[in-house]
Formats: sequence, structure tokens, C-alpha cells
Amino acid sequence: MSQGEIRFRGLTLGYDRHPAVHHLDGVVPAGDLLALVGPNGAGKSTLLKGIVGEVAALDGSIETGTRAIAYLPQAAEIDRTFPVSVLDLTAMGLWRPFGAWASLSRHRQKLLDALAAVGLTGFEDRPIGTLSGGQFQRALFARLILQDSRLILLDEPFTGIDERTTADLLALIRGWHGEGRTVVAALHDLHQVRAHFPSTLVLARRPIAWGPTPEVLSPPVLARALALSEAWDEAAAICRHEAGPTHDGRHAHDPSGHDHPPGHGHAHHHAHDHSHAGHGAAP
Ligand SMILES: Nc1ncnc2c1ncn2[C@@H]1O[C@H](COP(=O)(O)OP(=O)(O)OP(=O)(O)O)[C@@H](O)[C@H]1O
Repeated sequence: MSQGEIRFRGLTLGYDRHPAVHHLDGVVPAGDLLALVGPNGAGKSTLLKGIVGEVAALDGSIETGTRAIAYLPQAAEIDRTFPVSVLDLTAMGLWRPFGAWASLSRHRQKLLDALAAVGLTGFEDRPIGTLSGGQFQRALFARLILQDSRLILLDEPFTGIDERTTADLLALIRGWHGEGRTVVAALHDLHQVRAHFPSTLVLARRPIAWGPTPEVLSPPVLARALALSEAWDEAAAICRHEAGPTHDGRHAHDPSGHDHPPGHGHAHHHAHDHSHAGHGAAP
């Protein structure tokens, strides 16, 4: 498979055997620029962590074309008290290709170039704890540049970030897309998704719709995502029912149960709703 591709097969991800994402089938094609949307607790972060291997599959599988995935966690999960400079933080992007003990001096120009690309020239010796939220996010993007991966995962990269920085970072993402890299980003701002992300996966613990953004971000789909999320039973055991749209990277699916656009789809959709409690094996 191509390096930037991601394949989900009957995927269930969760914590202590309680599913946070389930019934996910489909392929993110290499080069896709995919937004992951859904209400709080919908499983977006869990899915990204599943792709990088931080959360193990309870059922089914995830295959990626590369193990060297560039991943930006949610800001709240990153410890900024770690006493390193902006240059050191950026250099962590080189660890995978060169090993932790490689001399960084010969990569210094590459590091400075990455800092310049995110607008942080002159910040290289600043301790990361002294940066503003937006400057820190820029530094993390510099680290992503250094990782030079074909597959880039971003968890709410613009939350708490001002418009100017967001615009700059979106331009970087568009550049990665132009280079044929795959980018998957969990986002809450639907205007941003409509403007910049050609494909969207709507999650509410299970996939609600997946396909071209203009088709997927319809009011009924979003209402359904919210309703399903609110109805979720936190105590549910693993559910083994087949449900949710499958995805082949080209076609949108909606909750009506019909492939969309008509006549184009060959993937199948099982539209039945089901209660999660009581299905499958209890732990
Ligand atoms: N480490 C954990 N242990 C137990 N449950 C967890 C853990 N992390 C997340 N969950 C649960 O998994 C579900 C999905 O959470 P997740 O963080 O993936 O949602 P999200 O879509 O990213 O939400 P948000 O938009 O609020 O960031 C939630 O019910 C959450 O409480």
C-alpha cells in the first residue's frame, strides 16, 4: 500500500473494553486532506491515537502505509514545562530518521529553515515555556515539517489559536496537501472545514458520513451526529453489530442508507440504529 494510505477494517477502539469508536470500515487514500468532525467525546482523538498506535484496537484493524507518522496531539496533552529550547523541540522531529543521539549540528540549517517556514526565525534559543500558545503551536508545526512524513495527523490544531496563526498554519497544510502528503485533522470549526478540507468524516462514536465535504456536512448529518453522541451509553460493552458507512475514498454516504451520489457507489451502508448496551461480550 502507498505510504500515505490508511485502511480501517471493522475497527473498534476503546478504553477498558468500552468502545469509543466502532464499526469503522474504509480507506483514507494517499494524498487526502480529511477533516474529522463530531461533537465532544465523538472519538476523534481516540481514532487519531489508534492510527499512531497509542490506543490498541479492541476489534478489527488499522493499516497504515508508514509507521513514521507525524502526529500533533491536542495542546492540553503536551507538557510545556519540559525545559527545552524551540530549536531542541523542533529537532525532536529528526529523532525518528536519525536516532536520538545523532549530531544535530549538521541539521541546523534544516531546523532553521523549518522555523523560518512557521515564522519563528530568531526564536530558536527561547525556552518553550516562554512562548505564547500560538508561537508554541508554530514550533510544533516546525517539528512536523522535520518529521517529513507522508502521513500527518493533527488533533484540533487551531483550538485557541488566533486567525493570523491559523491562516499561516493552514497554508502549511495546503502545501503538504500539494506535495501529495495525507493530512487528517480533527476540527470543530465547520467553516474552516468547508473552506479548506475536501473530504470529511463525521464521527459520533461510529461513522455517520464520510466523503466529499460539501455532501457530508449537511444539516441532517450533523443533527444526527449530535443526537447519537448524546444518546451514548458510557457503560456499553463491545458491540459487534455491523453498522455505519463504509468508505472507498471516493463516495459520500449519508444516514438515509443510500449511496450518494446515486449510481456511483458500490460500497455498502447499513443504516440500522442499535442500542449499544447488552451487545457483544462483556469484559
Ligand atoms: N484515556 C481514556 N480512558 C478512558 N476513556 C477515555 C480516555 N480517553 C478518552 N476516553 C473516552 O472516549 C470517548 C471519546 O473521547 P475522544 O477524546 O476520542 O473524543 P473527541 O471526539 O476527541 O472529543 P473532543 O472533541 O472533546 O476532543 C469519550 O467518552 C472519552 O471520555
